Amino acid sequence: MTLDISSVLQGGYNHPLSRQWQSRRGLDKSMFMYPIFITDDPTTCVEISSLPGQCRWGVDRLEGFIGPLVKKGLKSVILFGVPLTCEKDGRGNPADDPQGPVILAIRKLRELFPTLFIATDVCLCEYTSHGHCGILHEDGTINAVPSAERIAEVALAYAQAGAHCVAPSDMMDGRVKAIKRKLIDNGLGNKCLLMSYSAKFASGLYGPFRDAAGSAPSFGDRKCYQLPPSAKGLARRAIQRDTVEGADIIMVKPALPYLDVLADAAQLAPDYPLAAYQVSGEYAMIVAGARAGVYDLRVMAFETTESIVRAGATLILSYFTPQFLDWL
Ligand SMILES: NCc1[nH]cc(CCC(=O)O)c1CC(=O)O
Ligand SMILES: [Zn+2]
Ligand SMILES: [Zn+2]
Repeated sequence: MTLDISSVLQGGYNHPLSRQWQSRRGLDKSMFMYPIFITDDPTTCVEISSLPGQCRWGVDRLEGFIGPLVKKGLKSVILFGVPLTCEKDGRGNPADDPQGPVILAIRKLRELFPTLFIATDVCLCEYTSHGHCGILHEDGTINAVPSAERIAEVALAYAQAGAHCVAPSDMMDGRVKAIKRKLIDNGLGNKCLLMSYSAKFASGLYGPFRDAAGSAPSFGDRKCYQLPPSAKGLARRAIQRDTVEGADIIMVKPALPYLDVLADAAQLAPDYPLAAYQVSGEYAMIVAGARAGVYDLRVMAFETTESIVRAGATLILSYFTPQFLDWL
């Protein structure tokens, strides 16, 4: 048999250069944002068993850890606070403690690496006694207004400490608007980027992160604020709401199981950079499969990341960032 003209596609992508032309956009180092866990013992570096290859870092260890990565082309990081000794309470007061790990790390990184873009995750769950992402009513349900106000307060503290970007992951209604207002009112509206975890789903893939950050809820779950996995409509509404409320970058999280949502975001918010978070469970799954001999780690890291970009991401939060700095 002979193939019809219309059957033959492979001539168009059999060369490395023609494959590049066929890609929506190739991967480059500037697309990677590296998530980093900062703990309150300044001198430690403790491996996180659920996240192979990732550690909890003390502020004094950041120079030795980040310096070589910056030399290899690291452009941005996102910081997560992992306080181990602080007094947690109902409002997450330690979140913006001026001597807390995140604020100290922002100052330190700004000083050490003037060209590094520093984003900070903004949430309360690492700092509340109940482990939920907002402030609760007596009956354990979310109290929306004080939650958004408190989140905005924390975001402002990070911005004032020098963060280039604040990224609320709490999923409280109204928080994007509250943060943007707060930044503008305090003279930081034009200095600090607001990246919203807009379509953040209630996912089983956050398990390793909650281990790493000690942020699992002490009762119940997060299903009343994170989105139901099959709720495409809610995800689209959340994305549109966040653009109206002042987000500068829209994020979808997790990444791989939600590529359709990412593609929707690209169409709903075509004028915004889009971020995707390849979360801890996605990373752990890929590493575990590779260790079990199911596939090659590098092949899978590339394939999943390229898929995320193909779906519409301009920016990827990835635990594979250090490897990609070597691979690209
Ligand atoms: N608000 C907490 C937060 N911020 C980022 C992640 C997940 C990141 C990851 O799994 O890599 C989570 C977990 C959660 O919502 O329970
Ligand atoms: Zn949270
Ligand atoms: Zn968070």
